[in-house]
Amino acid sequence: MNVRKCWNYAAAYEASSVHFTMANKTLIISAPGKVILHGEHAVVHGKVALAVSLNLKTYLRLQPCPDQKVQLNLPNINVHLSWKPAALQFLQSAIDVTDVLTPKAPNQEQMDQLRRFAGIPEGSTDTESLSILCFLYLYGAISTRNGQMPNMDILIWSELPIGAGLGSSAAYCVCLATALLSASGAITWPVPQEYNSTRWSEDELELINKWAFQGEKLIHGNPSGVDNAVGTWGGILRYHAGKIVPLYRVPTLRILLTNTKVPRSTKVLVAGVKDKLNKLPSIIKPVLDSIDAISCECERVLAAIASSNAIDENYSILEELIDINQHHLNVIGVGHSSLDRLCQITATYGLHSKLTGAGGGGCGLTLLRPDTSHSVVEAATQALKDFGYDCWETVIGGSGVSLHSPFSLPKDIFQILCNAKNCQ
Ligand SMILES: Nc1ncnc2c1ncn2[C@@H]1O[C@H](COP(=O)(O)OP(=O)(O)OP(=O)(O)O)[C@@H](O)[C@H]1O
Ligand SMILES: C[C@@](O)(CCO)CC(=O)[O-]
Ligand SMILES: [Mg+2]
Repeated sequence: MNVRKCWNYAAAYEASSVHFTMANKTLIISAPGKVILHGEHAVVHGKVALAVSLNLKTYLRLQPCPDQKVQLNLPNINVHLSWKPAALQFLQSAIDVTDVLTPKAPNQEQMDQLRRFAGIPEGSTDTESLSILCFLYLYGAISTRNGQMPNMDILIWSELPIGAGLGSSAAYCVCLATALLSASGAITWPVPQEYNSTRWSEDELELINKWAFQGEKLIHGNPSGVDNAVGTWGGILRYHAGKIVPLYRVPTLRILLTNTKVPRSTKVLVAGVKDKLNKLPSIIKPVLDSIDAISCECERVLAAIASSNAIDENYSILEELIDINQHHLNVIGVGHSSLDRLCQITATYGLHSKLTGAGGGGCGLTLLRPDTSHSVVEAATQALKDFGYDCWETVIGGSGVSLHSPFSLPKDIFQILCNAKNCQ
């Protein structure tokens, strides 16, 4: 692994006790959410999943903290915390990650220590607790190596609905891993002229992905790794037992996303499927095998459409795969009446839908054909909105983790991340 020593960073650190390469500069990183076309849940049990990045992103702003603290601001969930580095000193001994190139998940004892420090009761799985524990673990594991206890001011804000199946936890973890690895010198601190493109090497992206996966373990319990892979690399990926293959022979897909707004926890849903599989293996295993076959068939059909073969027939197969998979997902216990309603409403417009992500509420996707008319999309969207759902046509397949110049951000995002007071 080619990990660059960041000489500027070391010099700046020694000279100023500020922990950043480009002292007094702001780093802004984004990572995309994702849509799983097929294979959610089955992928946790070693089956194939097809997933694609979304144009909704999570943004992280990292800057030195002027009053020598470690600050964590998570405006989406109203968490604003600040610690004196001395108070975080215990992380160095508690989290004994000696080699930043070998990411590790926290063990139970470490989790207990983090929880006690943050005043989080045992077994607490609320949004705030998970986000704080994830930050403390990644900060302790990545940033405090070599005896350092760096000051930093981190703000993370997302356009993604949180806990709705669009990979918000993975985008959160990818952003955090990238920022902390950059600040610690383990990966390249990007230089200004490289803004607005991915500039990390493949080895560096792999390290980001592996650390993000450790964060996902903390939030999810037993993640497959597909969400953090899409957050890191973007595009459309085939994911199978940790093997990530970008797909190039894919048509431009039109997808309508619907957020039922029914809250749910990926961790709970993933654990529920495992229980069912353990209890009824001979019944659930064939369902997971069938989902695997659906992902493989979908990949084949997408390639056929990309070669302009029998578009209508192939779209009919895609629609059938969506219907079958939605039934399978209900069988393994991750459906919800709000998602059944979504499928029923879109069916009245001749459209086919399934849940996406962990299910149990959250989001569903609806496949649109290239020639689905604007009026059909509008009518279906309105019917879903009338039911209280959010609904929008997406842009998919964009880049993975990226660096931004504060001044090239869309105005509304700039204002959230970089108001005059916060941005240097
Ligand atoms: N912007 C954010 N700020 C703070 N915490 C976040 C943010 N985004 C995600 N999280 C953390 O991720 C958790 C949601 O993760 P969860 O895996 O349950 O849902 P998801 O990732 O949105 O959906 P899925 O895993 O099905 O794609 C939240 O409870 C919170 O701890
Ligand atoms: C439900 C799941 O398959 C997808 C969540 O987006 C969990 C995972 O793969 O980690
Ligand atoms: Mg998640």
